[in-house]
Amino acid sequence: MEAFQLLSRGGVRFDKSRFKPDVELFQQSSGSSSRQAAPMAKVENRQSLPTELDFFKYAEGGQGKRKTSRKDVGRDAKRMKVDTDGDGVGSEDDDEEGHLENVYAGSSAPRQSHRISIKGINPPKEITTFEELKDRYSLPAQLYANLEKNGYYHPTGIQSIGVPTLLESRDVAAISPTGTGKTLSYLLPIFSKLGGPQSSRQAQDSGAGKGVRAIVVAPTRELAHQIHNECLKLSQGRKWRVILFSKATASTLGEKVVRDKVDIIISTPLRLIASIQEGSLELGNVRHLVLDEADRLLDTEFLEQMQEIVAACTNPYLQKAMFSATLPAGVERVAMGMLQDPVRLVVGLKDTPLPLIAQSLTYVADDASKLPSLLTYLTQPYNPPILVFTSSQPRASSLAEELTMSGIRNVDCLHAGMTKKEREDTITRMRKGETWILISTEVMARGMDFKGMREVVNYDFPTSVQSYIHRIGRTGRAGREGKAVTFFTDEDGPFLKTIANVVLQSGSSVPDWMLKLPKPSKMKRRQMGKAKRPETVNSARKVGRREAVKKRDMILGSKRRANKASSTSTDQPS
Ligand SMILES: Nc1ncnc2c1ncn2[C@@H]1O[C@H](COP(=O)(O)OP(=O)(O)OP(=O)(O)O)[C@@H](O)[C@H]1O
Repeated sequence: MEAFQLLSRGGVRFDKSRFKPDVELFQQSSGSSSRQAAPMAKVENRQSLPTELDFFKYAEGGQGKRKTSRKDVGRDAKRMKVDTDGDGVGSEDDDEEGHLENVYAGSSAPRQSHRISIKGINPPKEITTFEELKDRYSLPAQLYANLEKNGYYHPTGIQSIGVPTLLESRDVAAISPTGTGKTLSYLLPIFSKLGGPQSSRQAQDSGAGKGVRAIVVAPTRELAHQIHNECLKLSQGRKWRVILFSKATASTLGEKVVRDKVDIIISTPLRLIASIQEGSLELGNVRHLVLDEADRLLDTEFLEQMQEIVAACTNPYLQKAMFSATLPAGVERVAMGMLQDPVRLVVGLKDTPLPLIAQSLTYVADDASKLPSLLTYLTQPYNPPILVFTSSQPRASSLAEELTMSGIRNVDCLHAGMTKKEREDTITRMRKGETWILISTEVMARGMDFKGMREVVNYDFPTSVQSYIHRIGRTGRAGREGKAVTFFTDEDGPFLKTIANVVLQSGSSVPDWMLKLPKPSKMKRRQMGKAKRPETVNSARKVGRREAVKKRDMILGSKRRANKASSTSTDQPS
């Protein structure tokens, strides 16, 4: 099985006894009480939303999980004020508000308490339960059953507004923090609107046409895998053809008869473009196009490819949706230009991490000081598993070696440069609860749903505010608490204020002196996190991973032998 599939949602089976608190958390949310409460919830579900999903205190009198300081209360009040204005945000980049009509500006109180900012003409009413979708939008019973089967009992903030908006056939630009369930927000409407699999009578009657009807584009293969996994959960019980587009599947779809039976394709931009250009895939029947991690897909690296994909989707009924946790103003302009009569949704504060993640910034002088700093950090009590980000694959491998050589237990490394076998071995260890520290790179930063990840350490400084938000967003998911530590060196100093502002805005504290630092210019910010770093994290060390692993195995072997010898001697009759 593909390694990333295993690691991502639905894949990894963590050692339940070791992750008992998390297991309990989810048992609470999916317990029988919520099933029994459903009829009541239809009338008013604000109070029935489990606290672990109550990211923005939807439930009346709901308490956030982190302790609220006096300072936070003031900050919250400020945020509420911003939302009342229909502004939704306070981010540096968000200077483009107000170009769409805000029909809700300054209106209903409940919307403010949800901290959802909606802009666009005639947006639909939010849902408070998934059950409402059955009456309002004829959500198929099987789909509803699959939600429950997979533990999705109550809609999160983005789902409460994103799902009805998409079900009303509107184009959408949605910004909601990491780990708040954006994937389900767009997949549920797709499955519902498609009616049934292409092969079924139902779909034929609805004039489904021939050929793929929905496409989800994601920036990395790993994320596409994960979205595909989520599709499989929702498609249980019906013969949906959901294809994870790869070289192999693309060649299978070379035949038109096979291709015509496909319902949904999940792909990276490059893979799609290759098939469109060689004429083995037509997108004229596509009714739903979703860009997940939209800001990444619309940045300069992918923009041209995305424009080509959009142009290939020629169906007059095409609905487009863009989802991300971050959407800088410049990219948002591009996104809005691609949408027709869009509804813009912002949950929480734009370009701000969840308050559930306790963040800190730690000074480590220079690159050489990072390793001892991390080693010191790991001598204190910490909550495994921890995800550590480095700026490159060689540095990730090198750091994993160094930690192992220094006697840190259960260290692993995962990046796209590893072989499939190596990645699978890492995942197997992760599944058994043997991996406590996972070293990775930026490629794993976006979208990946690492269940139960407790802490994130930015060993190398992030390259942008967006990179910071997505990296630390691997923890604190689905209502869990998380912790994020970011190392900064003298070289990172000029960019510190930019990240410190984000940390402060999301409710963690930063020293005053950081906020007094000069703000880097836009030009300067492009250099953030791009300091030239050596490929190895300890230049003094010449020994490679093989030696490190050998040493670890020798130590383990000798411990095993010693244990065996002592148990044999105690078994001996005296
Ligand atoms: N309604 C729900 N009830 C319970 N759990 C949910 C619900 N919706 C989503 N989840 C869970 O929350 C986690 C995060 O969801 P998802 O990966 O879609 O977040 P996201 O907002 O796309 O994050 P990112 O910005 O990092 O991509 C997943 O494990 C998912 O199964």
